[in-house]
Amino acid sequence: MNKELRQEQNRVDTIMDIIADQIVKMEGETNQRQNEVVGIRKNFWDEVKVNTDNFDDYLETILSLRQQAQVLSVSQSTHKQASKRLSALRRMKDVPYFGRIDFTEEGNSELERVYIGVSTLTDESGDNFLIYDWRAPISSVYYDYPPGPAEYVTPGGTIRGELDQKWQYIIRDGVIESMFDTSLTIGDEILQHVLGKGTDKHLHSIVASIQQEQNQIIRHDQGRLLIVQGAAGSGKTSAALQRIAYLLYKYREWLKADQIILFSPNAMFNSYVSRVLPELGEENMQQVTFQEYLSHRLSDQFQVEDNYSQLEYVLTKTSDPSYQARTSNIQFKASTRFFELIKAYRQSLELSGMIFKGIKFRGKTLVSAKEMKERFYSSDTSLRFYNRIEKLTEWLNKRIDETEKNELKKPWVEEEIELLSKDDYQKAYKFLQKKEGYADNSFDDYEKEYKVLGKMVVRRKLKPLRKWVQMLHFVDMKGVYKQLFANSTKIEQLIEGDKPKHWEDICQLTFNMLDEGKLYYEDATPFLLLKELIQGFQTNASIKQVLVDEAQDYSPFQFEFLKRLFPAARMTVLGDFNQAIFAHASEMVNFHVLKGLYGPEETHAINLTRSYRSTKPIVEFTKNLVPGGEQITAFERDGEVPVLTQVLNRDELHRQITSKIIELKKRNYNTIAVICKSAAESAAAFEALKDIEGIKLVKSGSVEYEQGIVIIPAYLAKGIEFDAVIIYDASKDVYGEESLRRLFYTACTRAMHLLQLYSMGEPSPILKHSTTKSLVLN
Ligand SMILES: Nc1ncnc2c1ncn2[C@@H]1O[C@H](COP(=O)(O)OP(=O)(O)OP(=O)(O)O)[C@@H](O)[C@H]1O
Repeated sequence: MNKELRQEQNRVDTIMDIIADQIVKMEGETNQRQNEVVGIRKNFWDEVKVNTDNFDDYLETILSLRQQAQVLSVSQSTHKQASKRLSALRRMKDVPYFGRIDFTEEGNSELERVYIGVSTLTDESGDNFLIYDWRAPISSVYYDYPPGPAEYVTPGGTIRGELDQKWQYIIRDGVIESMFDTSLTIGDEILQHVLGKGTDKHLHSIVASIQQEQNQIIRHDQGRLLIVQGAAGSGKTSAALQRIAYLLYKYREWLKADQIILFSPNAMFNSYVSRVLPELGEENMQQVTFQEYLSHRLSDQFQVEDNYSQLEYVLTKTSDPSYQARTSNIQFKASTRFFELIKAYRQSLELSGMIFKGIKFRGKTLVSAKEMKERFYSSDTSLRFYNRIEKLTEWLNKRIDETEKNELKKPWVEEEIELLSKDDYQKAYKFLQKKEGYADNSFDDYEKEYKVLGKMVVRRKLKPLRKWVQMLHFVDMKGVYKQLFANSTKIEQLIEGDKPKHWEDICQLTFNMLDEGKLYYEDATPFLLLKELIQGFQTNASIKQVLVDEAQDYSPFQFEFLKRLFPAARMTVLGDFNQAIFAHASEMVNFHVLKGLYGPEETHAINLTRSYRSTKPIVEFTKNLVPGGEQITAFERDGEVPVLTQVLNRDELHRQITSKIIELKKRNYNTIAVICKSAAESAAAFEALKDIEGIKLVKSGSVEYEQGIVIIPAYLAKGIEFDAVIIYDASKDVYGEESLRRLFYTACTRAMHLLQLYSMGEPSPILKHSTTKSLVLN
């Protein structure tokens, strides 16, 4: 061991002792805090004086309850902080730090050695930093600069200085396994080490080897919208998650994990990324899929098609007579043109065209749809649309009030009173007893009792109706949306230019679905937007940060929607157009469309071109598959050149795949994916290969990211990665269409270490430009 390494090991030993000491102290403190919380909970009611005899006593009770709840909440939060610190210390016990910068601040002659780890460690006094959190302002120098002049921004201003050296450590269980001067590029050795390993089930944090361009994403802090376009495997998802951890650290006083929401492609992906933040000592943010949101908002009215069913249709039903109309429908309804159409349509409704549902009570019309329409269109047109709906609601409520009075005298009320329960009579009796002038023995009292019971009966009967009105169900949303497609000329009144292709068929398709109580996926967001434009927007102002991963799968329409839904949030959008696999993708050939969302001043864009996931030979092969792929560079990691094996028939295909999987298992590949074009192809492949031990079929409803051997449709493999990927059938018959290029690219880029393609018969023309150097034919 050389002198330098010995000195550094001595320091690690000292740090390990300090961490061990602090762990003991913190365990004591956590226990003590926990006992406090348990004690407060146990004696909660002893400390509260409950007395509700009169108003003053009642008030006192409420106050003492509040006070006690506050004591409990303070104690709980102190306990939470102590346990958070304890787990941070425990994590540091394994790896106390991973980096060091030697930095001399301007105007200060002394060089400081700054050690960087996943969390901060100070000495006993709390004044001297032994380890800096990777998110601390000074740590940014580690990720951003080579030796030479460097600076970092603190809340108090910019600090300038000279970076002398940059070091990287691999420490395991308190022992330095290796340390290297990493002055020029961070992490090549660490990257080799991390990326060369086999995957386990989940994505991991990358703090020790964040690259400069990724650091820009993580620490970006200007404007409302950050757009990240990045090649497959360039670390978009990783950077997004580290960014969340960074924001939670920087704004820890006021930003909590539940104020951050990540839109992810599917539930399985949620499980795949669920480890990263806890590894960094932070709580997971909220995670949803756009589909889940749509279902949440629309499932009481419609059966909403999911995005994967839509895609499966596009991929497999090419011979369906409505296929052309359907794909045209998908593209148009996701376009900004349709967005403008919906807005123009809503505007036109200010003058005419609204459709209402009449209100009935006990079989009789209370207010007819026609009356509502007249009332609505007689309201002040200078009012906002939503306020006009509100005025109509008020008027309907008044009509229900009148009905309540009128119905009281009707014979049905008497009949219903007879059917009331003993409890109801008791309630009425108690209510009257509290009232003055009730003696319980005169005819007059009987009258009063009858009135109270009558009111009870009528109110109960009208309650659902009041709720119905309050929920604005009297607006016939389905009818209003349907009207847009009622005749092919409606669209001509609303937008300029040519009608979209197959417009008549699109109208028919939409009409039929709505009649069946169903909604195509492409109709769901437009329908919801129209609904909100009419009934007022449901917004969520508590969310401060929205991150959208796999953003190329969203239409401009959906982004508009997200912007309105989260008015107080900043947005980070991450995607790769080469992986845009949905049929509506052509609208956003790049993210330029998004620049208009918040305006250019509020928008910043970062481009990632270096790919880390796959070995260099795999990247050299995949980059040839897509236009502009020459910009993609590979991280220097060796591996086997991808192989294409042509087979004659399906039996041979299955035999070859089976023996390949057996071979890969022997070579200790943990995760092996047989990637198919669609769910239909996956199901057929599974049927043929199901005898392979441990093989599983991944379907669109799967929520757990499976380890081992899986058969999976390409669109579900999005965002995740496998040690080895087998492309089930890369033939012309399966990937013959140019439109499947991106899906094919997505499938191939899931491979970390090995990529094997099979083709039953002639290979896909997508492979035409692959050189013999990038693809071995076998
Ligand atoms: N700086 C880094 N250090 C270590 N590993 C990294 C780094 N950047 C990326 N990786 C690894 O590269 C792989 C790909 O990263 P990630 O999934 O975040 O990329 P992506 O751009 O979201 O990919 P895709 O668009 O293909 O889904 C992951 O295994 C990740 O851990």
